Amino acid sequence: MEERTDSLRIVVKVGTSSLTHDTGRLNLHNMDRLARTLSDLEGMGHEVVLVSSGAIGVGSTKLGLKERPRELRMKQAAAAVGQCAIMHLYDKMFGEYNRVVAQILLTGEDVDAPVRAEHLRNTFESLLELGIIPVVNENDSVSSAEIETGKCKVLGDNDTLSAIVARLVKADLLVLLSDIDGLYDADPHNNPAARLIPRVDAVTAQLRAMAGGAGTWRGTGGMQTKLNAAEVAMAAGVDMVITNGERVEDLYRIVRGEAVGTRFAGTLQG
Ligand SMILES: Nc1ncnc2c1ncn2[C@@H]1O[C@H](COP(=O)(O)OP(=O)(O)O)[C@@H](O)[C@H]1O
Ligand SMILES: N[C@@H](CCC(=O)OP(=O)(O)O)C(=O)O
Repeated sequence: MEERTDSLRIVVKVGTSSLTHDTGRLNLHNMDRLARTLSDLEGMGHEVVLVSSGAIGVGSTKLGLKERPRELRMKQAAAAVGQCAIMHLYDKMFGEYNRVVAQILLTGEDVDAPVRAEHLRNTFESLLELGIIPVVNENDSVSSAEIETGKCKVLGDNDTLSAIVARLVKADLLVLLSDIDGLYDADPHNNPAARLIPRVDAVTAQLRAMAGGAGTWRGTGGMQTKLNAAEVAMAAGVDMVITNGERVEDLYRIVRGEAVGTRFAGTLQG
């Protein structure tokens, strides 16, 4: 495999399960390692966009709710509280590494409407030009179809959102940090003999049959939404890698083109 040394534009998506403990409280260790690694990659000359979930989960915990709310308006209230808490921490943590972050909250319409999408693209370009790390999430407090049903035409989950962002900014690479090492031929939580699939060249019906839903109460889409993301990314010529958020330092190896997790081949490889 050819080693890459040039500067890449990278979109990294981190899920709620990597940002929080099983208790629902923030996983400060993971967040700090993420901030440190992404800051370092930016220092190496790469451009970095972070797509971060966690607003509803973190907000629910901060509000003292016993479980993730079921009612839409409560989810939206929790997201408003959680988003603020998460950004506060990112601002502090990235600040420790001398980096500036910016918040971008999106709904389906924002990327669907050409004029809004153009504004959005310009904003991303300006932020990246300034060396700022944009932190993106769904605008959960104003969108509804997205959180409620996951059936929105454009968005619906942060896996797909991250692929749409990667396509919008013409990224070289999209990395999904999950609570698992990659795509297996069956859900390892139900099948201990499941084997990791290191490389995917096309999302087929056979592959879809291997992908199940979320593994924990904190995750939402599972592998199904990651395959949706892969389809969007691959069609746009963007390589996508699924890897474990517990080993965020693997990002260094991934940008060098090394085999880590599951790589969905876009443009980086022949
Ligand atoms: N074929 C599969 N390979 C790997 N994981 C799978 C598969 N099918 C379902 N899963 C589940 O997907 C989960 C990861 O997705 P999710 O729960 O949404 O977490 P995250 O938001 O951290 O990515 C895994 O913990 C696993 O239980
Ligand atoms: N936008 C929502 C999360 C949506 C989502 O896809 O969550 P996850 O499966 O944890 O990546 C939030 O911030 O809570």
